[in-house]
Amino acid sequence: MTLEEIRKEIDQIDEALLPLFLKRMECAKAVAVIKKETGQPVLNAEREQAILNRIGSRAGEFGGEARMLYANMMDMSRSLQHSLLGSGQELRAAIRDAGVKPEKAEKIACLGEIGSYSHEALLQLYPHTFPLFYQDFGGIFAAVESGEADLGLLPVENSSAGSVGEVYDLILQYRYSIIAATTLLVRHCMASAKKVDPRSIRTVYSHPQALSQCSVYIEKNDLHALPCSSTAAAAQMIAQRQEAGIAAICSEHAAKQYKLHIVQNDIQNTSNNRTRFIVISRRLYIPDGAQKISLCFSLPHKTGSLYSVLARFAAAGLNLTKIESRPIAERNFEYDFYLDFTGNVHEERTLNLLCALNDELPRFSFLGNYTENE
Ligand SMILES: C=C(O[C@@H]1C=C(C(=O)O)C=C[C@H]1O)C(=O)O
Repeated sequence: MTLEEIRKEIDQIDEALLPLFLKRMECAKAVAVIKKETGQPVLNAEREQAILNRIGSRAGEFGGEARMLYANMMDMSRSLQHSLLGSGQELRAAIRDAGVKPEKAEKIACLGEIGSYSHEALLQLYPHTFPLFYQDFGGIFAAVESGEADLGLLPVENSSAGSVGEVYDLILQYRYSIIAATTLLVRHCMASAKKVDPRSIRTVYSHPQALSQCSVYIEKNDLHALPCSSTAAAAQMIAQRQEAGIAAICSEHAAKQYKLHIVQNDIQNTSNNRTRFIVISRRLYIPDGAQKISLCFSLPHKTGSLYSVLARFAAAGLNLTKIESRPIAERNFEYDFYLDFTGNVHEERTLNLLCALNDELPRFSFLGNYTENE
């Protein structure tokens, strides 16, 4: 057969498959009607397993591929049934009743001290707020839990250092709502107590993360690098000591705050050094024009289980922007997954998908739908 002839045959097969697929989807609709009358759940895992085993064993060398194809069809069939049955009533109600923004956002918990990068991100989002500073991420969640803070701001990832694992663990533990996000361009400068030639600086102090983000400059200038609890703490210490030959690596904001002189600007290794921050709240708020959705769930230890969830995002035309997996402490190598994607929950297809996943996946939580300042 020539290439054209084979392709002609493929076209004929596709034509023949389509009405069967549509007929199968119609059957799924009819099943949904009966399930509604009899109060049965959409998912019948045993029946699906039996279908997959039968198909897999009949498909010979393409057993794996056939299972995949049928598993996909069953995912679509369940998605259809969930939307017909209006699954996830509780989640639908929570989304419908969510406010647009908190009535009270006066006290916001964040990391560090005045002049920290978290403080800068906070000012970017809430210029007229009162920051409450904490020395660790757990303290921020605890402050939101106790009501000491109205909201909490946390760094979640850096363009060069990657995700902040500890923050994702806390997000998964508390499952508070995410109501806003922002990205801060992190630019480090070298700042000293007096206006001096940069070559006179021999020792620099900063947070280890900042020191590593400036490693090229430090090595090139043969500087002695010493760690501090934060970039702002380093700036404060340099201001107090008023000594020659030492400097802090910190933000321009921190240098100004502690009245230091900037001896060298932009000393970070990459010019595109960005950190993403999120804002957490005990209550759900969904601002108008929200374009980012976050959720989490866990998955059974089964071949293709993550693939099957991701396929449903693809089928709904949704674009994933982040996926993170964290081990569940009390289980052996079982994982919680955290997902970010672009979308708005007031879009029917998106809401239907969330409600379907809410019904089907263990430990599922919708975390929020918010705007993200880039
Ligand atoms: C169609 C049904 O609903 C679901 C979808 C299935 C399918 O597409 O074959 C099988 C079992 C259920 O999880 C059903 O219960 O038969």
